Amino acid sequence: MTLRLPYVRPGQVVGLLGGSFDPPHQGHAHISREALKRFGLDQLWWLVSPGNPLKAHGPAPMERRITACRAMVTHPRIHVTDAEAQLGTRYTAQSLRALQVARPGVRFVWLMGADNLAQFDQWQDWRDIMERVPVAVLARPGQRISARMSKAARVYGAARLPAASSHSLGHRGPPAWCFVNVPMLAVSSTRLRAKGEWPQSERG
Ligand SMILES: Nc1ncnc2c1ncn2[C@@H]1O[C@H](COP(=O)(O)OP(=O)(O)OP(=O)(O)O)[C@@H](O)[C@H]1O
Ligand SMILES: O=C(O)c1ccc[n+]([C@@H]2O[C@H](COP(=O)([O-])O)[C@@H](O)[C@H]2O)c1
Repeated sequence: MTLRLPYVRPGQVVGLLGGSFDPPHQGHAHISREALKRFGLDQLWWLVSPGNPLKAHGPAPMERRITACRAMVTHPRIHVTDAEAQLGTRYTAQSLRALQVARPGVRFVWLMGADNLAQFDQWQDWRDIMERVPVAVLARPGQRISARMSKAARVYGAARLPAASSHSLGHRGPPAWCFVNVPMLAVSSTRLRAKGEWPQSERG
């Protein structure tokens, strides 16, 4: 199967920010810029999810979210991809396996906000994710403590890198993860939907 993916050379470090992006917002743009700086990434891809397996309601149609993401991303090293729709995957562990097969030699790093680390042990094959790629966690308002106390943080406590070493994360062998305290933006898709800034009628 030929995947349409952003161009990347073997050896480069690519951060994957998986998300519903329903809608995309300044918080996504902000953590992406911070992640590029803090984790020494060559590129960062917004991996737009066909639908978070843990969320009860499906998001807006893929095309609409992809278009909104592309309109928001202006950084030359940040790219938007529908790879999971092409692959027919929505579980992160499966997507990572497929991307590693499709782009051998590329160093993928999984990125997420602290809210996702807090419930990471509910994800399918979450230990496989930790053993497969380095994981970068970015602070999110109200979530720092729950993330630090989470099962994933406890189980993989010995694999945690100090924030001062965050630049080397992409070159570490997994398991390796790092939590960075970036300046926080209290914006969320939930809040934007509630304010009517992303009309619900077109949701999937
Ligand atoms: N303001 C933010 N600060 C830190 N991380 C964030 C922020 N907004 C989103 N993220 C992270 O970006 C990724 C994609 O987020 P997502 O598309 O679910 O947006 P969201 O605002 O969390 O949406 P929702 O409110 O619908 O759950 C997740 O890993 C999430 O933790
Ligand atoms: O693989 C899983 O079991 C899993 C469970 C929950 C969330 N995820 C992924 O986590 C990313 C963030 O999801 P969201 O809805 O918080 O933006 C997105 O890529 C989801 O597919 C993945």
